[in-house]
Amino acid sequence: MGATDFSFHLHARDGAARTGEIRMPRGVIRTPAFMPVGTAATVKGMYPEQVRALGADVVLGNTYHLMLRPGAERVAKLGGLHRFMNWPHPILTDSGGFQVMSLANLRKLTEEGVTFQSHIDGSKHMLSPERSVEIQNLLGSDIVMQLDECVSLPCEDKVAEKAMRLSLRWAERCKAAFGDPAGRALFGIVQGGSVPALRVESARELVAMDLKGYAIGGLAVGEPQDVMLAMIETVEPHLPVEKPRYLMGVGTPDDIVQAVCRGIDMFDCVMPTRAGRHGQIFTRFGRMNLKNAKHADDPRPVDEASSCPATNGWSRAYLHHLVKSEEMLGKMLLTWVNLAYYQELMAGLRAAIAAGRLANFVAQTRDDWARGDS
Ligand SMILES: Nc1nc2c(CCNCC3CCCCC3)c3[nH]c(NCCc4ccccc4)nc3cc2c(=O)[nH]1
Repeated sequence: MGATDFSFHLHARDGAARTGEIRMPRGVIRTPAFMPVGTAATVKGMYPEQVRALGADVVLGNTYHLMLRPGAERVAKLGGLHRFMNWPHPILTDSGGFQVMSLANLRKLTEEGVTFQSHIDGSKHMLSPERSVEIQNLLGSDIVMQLDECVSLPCEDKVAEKAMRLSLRWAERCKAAFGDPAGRALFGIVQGGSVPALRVESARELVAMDLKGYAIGGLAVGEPQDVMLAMIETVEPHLPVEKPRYLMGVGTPDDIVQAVCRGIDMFDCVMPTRAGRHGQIFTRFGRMNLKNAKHADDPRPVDEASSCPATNGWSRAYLHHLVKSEEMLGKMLLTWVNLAYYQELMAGLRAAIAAGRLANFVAQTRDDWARGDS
């Protein structure tokens, strides 16, 4: 194990919550971490150095989108995804399976993998565990996700079981194809729907494969928050303490706070970037819809206590005007506001866990959200 190989260091715990850091050759990931989504090799509307300045240590890339356009081999020929998008810090890439099932046309799933037609130009493609790992290697990803099958909820137990077992076989094939390259990590993905016994079996089988980290997948797919939290509580005791846990696709600030309290270390979600483009912002006082006419004459900034220029530097009236006018600056500034708040929330969680005062941080934060912005 070289010094800058992949390593995870726990600094403090508070109940089931943990704070620490993942050390990789391209940088350190402070946990709990929120990972902004960079679907098509860009965090939409943001410069890389802006994303970095907010405190993001890692961003997400996407196998599905990049294999279709501009193509994984082309990105590799151009020096890899870090050079391509000018993000020299760690990148985590999803395996593409989830996006195929939610975006592609004419999908056919077999033991071998999934074949589909591009939602962009209808061209035919195939993703197998081996091809997904190859694409992520070509992109130069630091944290590689196994190819898996994620079922939406609610679903019948036998459907969840079939997908969970296929995902386990695919995890083995990803592990074989990935090898053990220095400084890079392969994460497994726990599946099993909302069936505790399936979730436990999936976790135990993946842990036996001795992977570098474990994601909990198959959640935030339509189930209520209490079901999502119950599944985290079911799985968490079966995951090794000394390896990172990543809850895929989550979520709202409240989802993240609740999941951190249950032992999750890493998150990704399109929410802050997508909502920002639609005029929805997240702040210390809760959510605001800047399309709402009540902001039209409000000279106050979103939050003058924030260090983010977009949050403290323009009036709500101006942001409302930009949103109503569908100006591109509106999408940019509100994305900035949201990513700043998400990183501020993660920094607050890390500090609270380190100080052993997570319970009152959570209580205070939820009070602030509930009180809203008088
Ligand atoms: N492999 C895999 N990925 C999953 C993802 C994608 C995570 N984000 C990747 C990221 C890569 C770059 C492009 C964007 C996606 C999920 N996202 C959600 N919920 C989202 C729920 C949601 C939240 C807000 C808005 C829309 C949907 N559940 C997920 C479960 C899984 C899963 O089991 N396996």
